[in-house]
Amino acid sequence: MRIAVLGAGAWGTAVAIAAARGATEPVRLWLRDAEQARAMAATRVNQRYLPQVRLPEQVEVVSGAIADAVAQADLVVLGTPLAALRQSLQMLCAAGQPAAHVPVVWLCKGVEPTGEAGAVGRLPHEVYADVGGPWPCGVLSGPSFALEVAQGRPTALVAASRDAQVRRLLVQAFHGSVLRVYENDDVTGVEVGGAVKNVLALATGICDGLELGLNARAALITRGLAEMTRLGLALGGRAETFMGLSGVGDLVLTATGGLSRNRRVGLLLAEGRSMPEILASLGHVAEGVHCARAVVQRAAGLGVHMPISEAVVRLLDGQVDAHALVQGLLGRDPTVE
Ligand SMILES: NC(=O)c1ccc[n+]([C@@H]2O[C@H](COP(=O)([O-])OP(=O)(O)OC[C@H]3O[C@@H](n4cnc5c(N)ncnc54)[C@H](O)[C@@H]3O)[C@@H](O)[C@H]2O)c1
Ligand SMILES: O=P(O)(O)OC[C@H](O)CO
Repeated sequence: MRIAVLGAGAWGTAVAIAAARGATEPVRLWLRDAEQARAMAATRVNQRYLPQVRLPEQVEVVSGAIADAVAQADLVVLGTPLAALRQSLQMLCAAGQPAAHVPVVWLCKGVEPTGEAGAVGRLPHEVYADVGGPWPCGVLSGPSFALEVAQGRPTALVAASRDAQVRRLLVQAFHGSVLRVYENDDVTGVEVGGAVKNVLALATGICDGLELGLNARAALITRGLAEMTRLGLALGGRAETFMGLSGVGDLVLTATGGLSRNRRVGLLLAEGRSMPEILASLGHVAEGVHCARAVVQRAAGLGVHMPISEAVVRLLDGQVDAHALVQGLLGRDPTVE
């Protein structure tokens, strides 16, 4: 199978490395920056985003015309953050490549702050529908830090698509001795899990940064899962998806794992650092920062209450500090579980 991964941040690079394990064809990794592509091809390392892991020989680093990068592919993987999803899809449409039968899947986790005609909080598959590409499509998600996947540490992912052939192709491409890929046809549920867990990881980072304790962290994760599920159900997702890899699985990983960028932002916010300072020090995307407001707005439009995410937005908007955020959550009226 010929796989083309577009975008070489930490995750695009790790996914290309994972695809290369046991591959019989080269895996193409496309970068928009020709200079960075030359350096990666020469040094066999993604110095900027994933310096710890060497690229296997099977990974072919390319830049230049996107049409050339995907022309021969049997599977196209969009490795960019959500902010670049719409533009990447539009570029493929304009290029008229890949062929209409070739699956296009994305890796990003989040919702669009403002999309077409001012629509707020579009999920990735809704962005895809807006753009109107001809390809069968899907999403690869689940609890997965790029570094561990690139290092070949055991990981379980979820391949979500309404098209069984897309799910099977993703399993064929990525399932192996260290990577398990589970199928799911609940694209909405999987995407809601991937987006909301980032917002909740900001909250958990704040909680841990303030040293509120392990009980508080467990409470946040559990009640966070409840609000993630409420939004997912309102959007048409299935309850069991939130008990799976892209729900509780990715929430636990991101909210507690030391490699999470979103959690790290929360820890630094608890120290009283400013957002520009935090983002400059991070060097990577933290999707929760970009999508928290849109998650809450979309939920509000559906009459879904998300108190933890709403508190995170108040903090990001500068309305409260970390201590006031916690007091606000603890001071809410008693309710049923
Ligand atoms: N890193 C992980 O462990 C991980 C795991 C699973 C999912 N994800 C998701 O994958 C997506 C990408 O994350 P990442 O870790 O690779 O990010 P990153 O910060 O490591 O890299 C971002 C990449 O996107 C490119 N980029 C940024 N803005 C762009 C734009 N407007 N147009 C084109 N390219 C643009 C950058 O040049 C860079 O190559 C995110 O949605 C993230 O939530 C990440
Ligand atoms: O580092 P984060 O917080 O963007 O999380 C990375 C992955 O999404 C974890 O599954």
